[in-house]
Amino acid sequence: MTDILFPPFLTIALTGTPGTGKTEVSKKLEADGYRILHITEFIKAHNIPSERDDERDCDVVDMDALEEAVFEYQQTVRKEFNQKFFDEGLTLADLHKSPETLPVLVIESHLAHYLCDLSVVLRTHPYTLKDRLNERGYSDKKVMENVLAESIDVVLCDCFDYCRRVYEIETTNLTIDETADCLKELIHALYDDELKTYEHLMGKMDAFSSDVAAQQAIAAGLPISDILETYSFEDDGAIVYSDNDDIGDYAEEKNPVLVKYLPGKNDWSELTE
Ligand SMILES: Nc1ncnc2c1ncn2[C@@H]1O[C@H](COP(=O)(O)OP(=O)(O)OP(=O)(O)O)[C@@H](O)[C@H]1O
Repeated sequence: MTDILFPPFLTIALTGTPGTGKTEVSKKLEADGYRILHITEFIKAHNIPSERDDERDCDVVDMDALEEAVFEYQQTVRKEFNQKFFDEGLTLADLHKSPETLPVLVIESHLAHYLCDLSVVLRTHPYTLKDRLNERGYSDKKVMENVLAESIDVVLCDCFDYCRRVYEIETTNLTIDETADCLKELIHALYDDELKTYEHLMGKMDAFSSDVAAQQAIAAGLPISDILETYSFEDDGAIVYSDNDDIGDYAEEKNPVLVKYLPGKNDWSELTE
């Protein structure tokens, strides 16, 4: 089995300040058959090293070890899905039929956004959050620390630092069931988006497989998704237009034939002299 035969697999972080409902909401989704990874349980089950921070009354986990273990887990889940896709003869049209046929893993934790590049942040009004955390029996200090973090968007800001795409669900006036429904809708929409990009890339790959200019550009390190137009010239090389501003230097280093800037477009290719 090679990856190319299979649909893209999407990993989504479900994150938020403690008390915003990540655990409860993800359990609803899990009961419906969605693939969920609960990081707190995962850390225990895999003996990921952590140190106690008594002052902040919490455990601080070794993020490098966690990242590595989660990556391996993701690969396993992905392979299991691919096997199912293959064994059951599924097609792209089947993916939304049930949570089991949707190639999505949701990672649930206030650390999840450090592990994925797509995150959904659950938000709760600080007053409501304060009540919930008090009910949990947290110390006043711990309650205030979390309420303050929610008030000044600590998790959201972190998500913008670590993730390519960030979504928020405002849950203050929603029940857990309503939040779960909202999250499901978002997951399916995000997957549709992923699939469209994938189909677009597959189309491009087909078109580029016999395109000498595109092959040169890809060999020089330009991602397929960044290629806009290509022109080949029989003996004289190729012109490749890209909207990627950053790739020029790298490409020039690898293949000097391919780089020249034209006003209005990044033409990082040119005829051989
Ligand atoms: N939308 C909601 N409406 C009412 N109660 C909620 C809602 N979301 C969560 N709760 C309640 O708030 C408490 C905290 O929820 P939960 O444990 O799911 O939060 P969490 O974000 O997973 O916290 P942690 O990060 O500490 O695990 C629970 O008692 C839960 O029942």
